[in-house]
Amino acid sequence: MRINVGNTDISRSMLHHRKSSLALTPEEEPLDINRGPNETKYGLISPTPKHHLKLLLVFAHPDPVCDSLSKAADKLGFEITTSNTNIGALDEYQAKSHDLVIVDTRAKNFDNDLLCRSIRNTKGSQHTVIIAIVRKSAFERDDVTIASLLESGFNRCLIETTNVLVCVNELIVLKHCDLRTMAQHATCQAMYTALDKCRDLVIVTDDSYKFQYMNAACERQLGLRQEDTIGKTLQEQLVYDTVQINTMGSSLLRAREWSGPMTLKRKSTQETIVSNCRAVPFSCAGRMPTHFILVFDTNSIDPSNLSQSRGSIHSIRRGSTDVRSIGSDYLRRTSLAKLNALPLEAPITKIVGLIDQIRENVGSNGQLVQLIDKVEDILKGSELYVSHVKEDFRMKTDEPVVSDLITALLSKAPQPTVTASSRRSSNDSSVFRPSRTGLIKVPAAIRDLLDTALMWEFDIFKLEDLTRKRPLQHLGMNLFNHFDVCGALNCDERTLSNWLTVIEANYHAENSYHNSTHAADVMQATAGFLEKERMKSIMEPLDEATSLIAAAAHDLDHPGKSSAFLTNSNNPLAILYNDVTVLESHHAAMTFKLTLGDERVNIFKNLDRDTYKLARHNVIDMILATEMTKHFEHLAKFVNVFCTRSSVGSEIGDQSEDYAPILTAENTTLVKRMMIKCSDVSNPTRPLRLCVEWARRIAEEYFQQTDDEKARGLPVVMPMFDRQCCSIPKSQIGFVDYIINDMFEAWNAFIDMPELLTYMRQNYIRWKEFDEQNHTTLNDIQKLQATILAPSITSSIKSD
Ligand SMILES: Nc1ncnc2c1ncn2[C@@H]1O[C@@H]2COP(=O)(O)O[C@H]2[C@H]1O
Repeated sequence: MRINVGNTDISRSMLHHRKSSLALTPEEEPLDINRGPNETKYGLISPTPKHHLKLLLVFAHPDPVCDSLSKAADKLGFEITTSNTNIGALDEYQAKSHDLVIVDTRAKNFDNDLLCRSIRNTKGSQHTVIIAIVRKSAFERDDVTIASLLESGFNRCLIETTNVLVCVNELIVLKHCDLRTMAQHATCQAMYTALDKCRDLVIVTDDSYKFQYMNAACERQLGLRQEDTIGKTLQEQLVYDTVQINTMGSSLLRAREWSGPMTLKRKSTQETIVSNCRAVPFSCAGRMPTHFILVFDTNSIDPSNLSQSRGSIHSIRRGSTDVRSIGSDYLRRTSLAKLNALPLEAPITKIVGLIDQIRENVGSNGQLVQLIDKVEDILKGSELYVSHVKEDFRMKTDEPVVSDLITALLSKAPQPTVTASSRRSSNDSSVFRPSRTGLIKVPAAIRDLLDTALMWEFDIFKLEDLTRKRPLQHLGMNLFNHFDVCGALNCDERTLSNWLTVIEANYHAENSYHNSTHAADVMQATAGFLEKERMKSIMEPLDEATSLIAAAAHDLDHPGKSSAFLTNSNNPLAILYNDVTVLESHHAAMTFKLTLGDERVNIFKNLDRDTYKLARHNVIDMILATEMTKHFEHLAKFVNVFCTRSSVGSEIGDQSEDYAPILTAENTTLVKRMMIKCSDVSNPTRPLRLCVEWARRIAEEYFQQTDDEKARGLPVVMPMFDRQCCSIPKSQIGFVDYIINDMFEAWNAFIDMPELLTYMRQNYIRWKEFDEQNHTTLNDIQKLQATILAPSITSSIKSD
C-alpha cells in the first residue's frame, strides 16, 4: 500500500522534524506518521492503479450516441475499447478488467441482461462500474426497465444523448463519484486482506463495544469465529478484567487513543493472555467516536501470563449480573464522556482536559498512563480533601483521647442504633418578648469593658459575669454600632437590639460551652479579624454586617450535644436533615425563622430583594462552614488560593508582585468561611486563662454527652471523654496538633496576626506541662484555675 504523502503533508512533517536538534537534514529524520485516527490517508488502490481508466463501450449498432461518448471519453483520456456483441464484450472485459463499461440497452435484439450478469460473474468485477444507455422514454414511462436493469447488475442508467459536452459531463461525474467509490472499495478490500494476513490481533467495535470485525489472527488466537461474535460485546467475548476496559473506555469515549496491557480470554481453553493493546477511536460521522479499533501486539503477548481462567461462577457472572461492575461503570463512563462533549467548563474540567493532553503525550508507557488515569479518577471525586485527611490522621495518632476527639469532629454522623427520645421544643423560647427597659442602658463597668471589645485579649468571661449571662446582647450591640450594621442593613438600632435579644434567648444557658457566651466570643473574634487591614480591603459593608450576624447566630439553639448524638438518638432534627450537617443546618434555619418571624426583630426587612438574597446567602454559607466534617475541605481550598508560595512570600519579607490572589466573589467566600471557622475555634489561641476556661467548658459538655449516652444506652461517640479518666491537656494538645495549628498558620499568613500563633504556642507548652505534672481531670484544671490561673494573678496576661 502506498502512503499518500502529498506536498502539504511533507512540508508539515518537515517543519515538525526541524524541532529536533539532533537531525542534520530533514531526510535523516524519521517520517512523522503520527496522525489522528480520522486523518488516516486513503491509499490509491484500484484495479488499475498505474494505467488510464479503461472504458468498454458495448453498442450493437454504433450510432451518434456511441460516437459522442467515444469522443468525450477520448477527451478525458480514457483508454477505450469497443465491442458490438455480447461474447466479444465479455472477452474484452475478461482480458482487460475495465473500470467502466457502458452498454447500449436500446437495441431490441441485444441481451444486455445476460451480458451484465456475465460480467458480474467475473472475478474482480465488484470494482467495475457498469452503465446502461437507455431511451429518454424509459424514465418518462415509469416502467420497470430501470429497476430490472439495476437488478441485473448495472450501477445506473444514462439517457441517450448525442451532445458531446453532456457526455463529457456524465463521464466526469462517473469518474469522480462512482469510479472513486469503487477504488475506495478496492482499498478497503486490500486493507481487510492485509489485516487478515497480519499477526497482530485487530478488533473493530462500535462505541458500545459491540463487535463489528475481528481479523483472522484474532480468530485463531482466541478460538472465536467472527460470525459468532458480531453484535456481542467485548466484555462478553474477550476481556477478562473489566477495570481495564473501563480505563480504556474513559479515553476512547473522549476521542483519545489509549494504550496499555489488556487481558484476553481464550474461548476454547478458558485461558487468559495479557497483551499490549493500542485502542484508537474512530468517527464515521460527527465529532464523537462511532467505532473503536483495538490492536493487540502479538510480540507483547506473554506466554507466562497464560493462566487458567478464574472461571468461578462469581467471575463469570461479573460481566452480566454484577451491577457494580461492567454495566453500571461502563454506562457511567459513557455518560461522562457524553457530558464532556457538552459546552460546560469548570476548573476541574479544564484540569481533566490538561491531564488528557499529558496522557496523550506520554505515548505507550502503560504504567504512566495508569497513574494518570488514577489521578484523573481522584480529581473527579467529589470529596477531594476529606477522606484523605481522615486516613492520614488515623495512621498518625496513638493517643486515644485525641483519636476520639478528632474522629468525632471530622467524621460524618454514625448510623442511628437506638430509637428516638423526646427533646425540648426549641420553639418554646423563640417567641420575642420586648425588652422592658427599651434600649438597654449600659452600666459603667460593662461600658469600660466593652471599650476593649476589639482586643484579642478581651475578657469574655468577665462580660458574662457583668451581664448576668447576656454577653451577646451587650457585646453584639457594641460591635454592630462599631461596624455601622444599621447603615449596611438600612435598619434601626431598636430592631438590631431586639434581634440580639431573641438570638441570645435561643442559646441554651445550661450548656457549659455552646451557650451565648460562646456566640459572643465568636462574634468578638470575627470583629477583631474584620478590623485588620487585609479584611478591610476586601469586605463590603454588607459582608461585615452578615459576618457579624452569622457569628452571633452560628450555634443558635445548640442542644449541647453533637450531631452524632442527635443521629444516634433519632432526634427530630437528625430526621429532618437526614443526618447530614444536622446542627449547622438547624442553626442557619433557626436564624431565619426567628428573624423573619417577627417584624420587630427582622433586621433584613428594609433590604431590597437582591440584597436580602445576598445577605441570606452569606449568613447561611458562613454558618454551614462551621461544620467540622468539612474542616479540611475549607482549609485546603483557602490554602490553595491564599497561601501559595507568592502569598506566603510576604511572611519572609519577599514582597513579590503577585502577592494578592484575584478577589473573585468565590475567593471572598473562602475568606469569610475561614474567618468564621477560625473565630469558632479560636479559644486555643486566646490568652492562657481564657483558653483553659474554654477547654474546661468543652470538656464538661463532652463529659455530659458521654454520661447521657451511657444513661440512655446510646453508642458512645467519644468514649475517652469520660469524666473519670479523660486527660484534658492531652485532648488540647491533640486538638492543636490536628486542627488548630495548620489552620492558624494559614490564617496568620493571610491576615497577619502573629499574636494568635504566639498565644497558641505558649498555651501548647503549658498544656504539655500540665500533662507532665498530671493535671488532667476537670478537678485538676479547676484547681489550677483557682490558683495559678486566677484573674488577679494573670491580669497582665499579655506579658504571659
Ligand atoms: N478547645 C477545644 N477542645 C476540643 N474541642 C474543641 C475545642 N474548641 C472547640 N472544639 C470543638 O470544635 C467544634 C467546632 O464546632 P462546634 O462549635 O459545633 O463544636 C466545637 C467543639 O466540638
